[in-house]
Amino acid sequence: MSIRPPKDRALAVTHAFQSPATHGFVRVAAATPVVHIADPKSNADEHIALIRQAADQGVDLIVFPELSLSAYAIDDLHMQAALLEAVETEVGRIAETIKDLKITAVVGAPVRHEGRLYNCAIVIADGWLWGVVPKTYLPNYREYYEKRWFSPASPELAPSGGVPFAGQQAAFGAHLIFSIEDRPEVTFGVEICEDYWAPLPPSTRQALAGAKILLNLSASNVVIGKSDDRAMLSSSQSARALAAYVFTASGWGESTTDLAWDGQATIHELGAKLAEGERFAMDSHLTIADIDVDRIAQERLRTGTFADCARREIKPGDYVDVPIREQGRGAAEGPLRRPLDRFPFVPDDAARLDQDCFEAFNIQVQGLMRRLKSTGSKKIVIGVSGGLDSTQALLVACRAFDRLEMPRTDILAYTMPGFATSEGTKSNAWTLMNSLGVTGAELDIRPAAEQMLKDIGHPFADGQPVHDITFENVQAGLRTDYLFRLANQNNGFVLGTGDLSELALGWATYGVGDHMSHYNVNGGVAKTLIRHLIRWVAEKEHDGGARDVLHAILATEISPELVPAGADGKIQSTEATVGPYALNDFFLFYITRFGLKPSKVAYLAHQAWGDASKGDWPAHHPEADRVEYDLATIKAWLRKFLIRFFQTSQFKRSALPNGPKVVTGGSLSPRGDWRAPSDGNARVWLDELDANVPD
Ligand SMILES: Nc1ncnc2c1ncn2[C@@H]1O[C@H](COP(=O)(O)OP(=O)(O)OC[C@H]2O[C@@H]([n+]3cccc(C(=O)O)c3)[C@H](O)[C@@H]2O)[C@@H](O)[C@H]1O
Ligand SMILES: Nc1ncnc2c1ncn2[C@@H]1O[C@H](COP(=O)(O)OP(=O)(O)OP(=O)(O)O)[C@@H](O)[C@H]1O
Ligand SMILES: NC(=O)CC[C@H](N)C(=O)O
Repeated sequence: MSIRPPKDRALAVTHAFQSPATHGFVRVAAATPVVHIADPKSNADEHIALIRQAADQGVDLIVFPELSLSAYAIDDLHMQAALLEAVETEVGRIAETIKDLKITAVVGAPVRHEGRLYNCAIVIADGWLWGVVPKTYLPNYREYYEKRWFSPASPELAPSGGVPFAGQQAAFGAHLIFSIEDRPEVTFGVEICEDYWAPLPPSTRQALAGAKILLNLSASNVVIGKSDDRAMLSSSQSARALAAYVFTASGWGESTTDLAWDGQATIHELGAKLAEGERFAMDSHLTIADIDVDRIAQERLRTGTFADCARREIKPGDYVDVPIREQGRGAAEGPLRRPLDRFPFVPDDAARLDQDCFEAFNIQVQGLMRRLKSTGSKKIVIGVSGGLDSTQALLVACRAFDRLEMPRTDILAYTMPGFATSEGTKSNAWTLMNSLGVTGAELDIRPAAEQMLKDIGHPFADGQPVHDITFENVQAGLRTDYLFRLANQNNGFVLGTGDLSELALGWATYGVGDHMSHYNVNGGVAKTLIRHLIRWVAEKEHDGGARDVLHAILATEISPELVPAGADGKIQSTEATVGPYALNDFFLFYITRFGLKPSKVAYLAHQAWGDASKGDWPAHHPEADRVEYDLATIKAWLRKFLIRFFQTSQFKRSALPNGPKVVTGGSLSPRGDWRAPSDGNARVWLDELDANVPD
């Protein structure tokens, strides 16, 4: 049911690639106006000024604090007819003044209706009052006395026919779900302060009824520690309701007769904080962020529990949809206004990164310990190349053996030089094995590889410099062959090393190759995180020679070392072939974790990586690696990623060794997070990329 007749014309509005709205973002502002006590005219002036400022910045939806037009802490003045009439007049003036701005404003006001007074939020856009939402839970304990003046929202679900206010008839009730007609994906619900301190906030049911953005108009006096409580409630409500939560509390100017006010303003989305305003400020100001309603929709879609809960809790007719009729929304271009990590698997915040590394390492170690216990194996076998992945797997093995009080000498580590192994990596491998106290050995695979190449009639056996895939895979395959037979011979099992990013790209030799092992501790860890993990373990657990060689390994270019260096001396570079891992991990995260479209992933990657001088970098990220990528480069690598991920490599993931899921971004195990056909194609993703990302 709709309170107003729907428009009878096509609604589709298209925006430019660089417009956040194109990619499902909506710009929201939490307003913190200077408060004038029981002075609606001055308060309306503050509102109009902030609404204009917000509209200038492309804001689509702005929300003010509780009773923002009258002030909150005015006690019995709420009952004064002159004040109530002035509020009504000023709401009308605001509606008229902002009617040509492409913005929806939600203001706080006392509203008389059917002989009662309600503490309300009023939704204003396009010259109309689209809805008046009364507060459900009126605090009447300790410092609060709201029941002395106000009535609560009616517990009946269906709202009344509407409320006459400021010369209009507006929808009335706590069961209104608003949407922006030109952008129907933008839906919001409104609650007022104490509502979200209740065990069952009205916004929970509003979310289940379809609201993706939940607004809270608040007048929450400040005492020590309360800002943390409010932020916790906002964050948890946005996480539990799979929504965005916009909170703004009154600040400077409210009466300090008995209380004080800090003007806290926060915007959360799916549990994460997008923005917070300055507290205890003395000026009127805005806290702005772009909310990703598209991501919220995706998250609700894939978390079936949300729809199951909605089906149990919401009956047809419980809520009324109010489409706000307004055109030309969300045309703002320019940078996205929300935090965006360059490295979705590596937090910028040093403390968070430390915690992530602690957890990742312990997950890997615990996985291996359990497998050692259950198999009764006393030994493991691992190929150590001097590269990142085998180093991390070896560090995990050492920690697991230490915790199980098994001797590290029962870790049988083999370095196996081939045709392209450099002195540098081989010497790093030896230094690593020695300094960690494992049993090291060297096994030259070249004679066996030459024999195999000869047996299959490969031109390399005749001295020709043919370094094709067969040449590469003969070496990778023989290494694996040796490791598996050594495991049999020593009553142990082969520890796998391939990481999540390689699995995404299919960057491993299938079956008889590094793709296979008896247990793989790295399959759940992205390459960009492995770098930080090695650094973290180096600092926490090692010193002297081990720490030095770990830093030397971190400084080595990533290479499979299967093809000898060319005449120019350049080694086989993995990233030159598959693309920078920084970008590939970015693509992987947004495509698998949220199922986003390639054009949106390209847009986000460009926002994150387009300018090296903007935004944060993770702690310890080398200056020399602080690079940037233009849109054309991002598009080209994304195209390759899509082909590799959706078309050519799933068969490798459909047959994976066991190993623990580590990152929230997901794992690629066919028994866990990611199931897909091994004979699919990438057409739909490539078409979407080509159609929607400019060259
Ligand atoms: N959907 C599908 N279902 C079943 N089989 C399928 C298939 N698609 C291809 N195949 C078959 O699979 C074979 C191709 O796969 P595969 O044998 O693995 O070979 P392939 O993927 O072509 O080559 C392995 C790649 O991984 C790189 N590598 C290897 C080792 C270590 C590292 C590293 O740095 O980490 C990198 C190496 O440089 C090379 O580019 C072909 O025989 C093909 O016919
Ligand atoms: N020279 C080598 N000696 C022993 N094992 C090797 C050698 N080269 C490769 N391997 C084994 O094959 C695996 C895959 O090789 P790859 O080069 O991808 O891994 P890496 O060198 O450990 O790490 P990265 O891919 O990050 O450089 C290695 O982790 C290792 O177990
Ligand atoms: N205005 C209100 O509803 C205030 C009550 C709320 N519990 C708070 O302290 O923030």
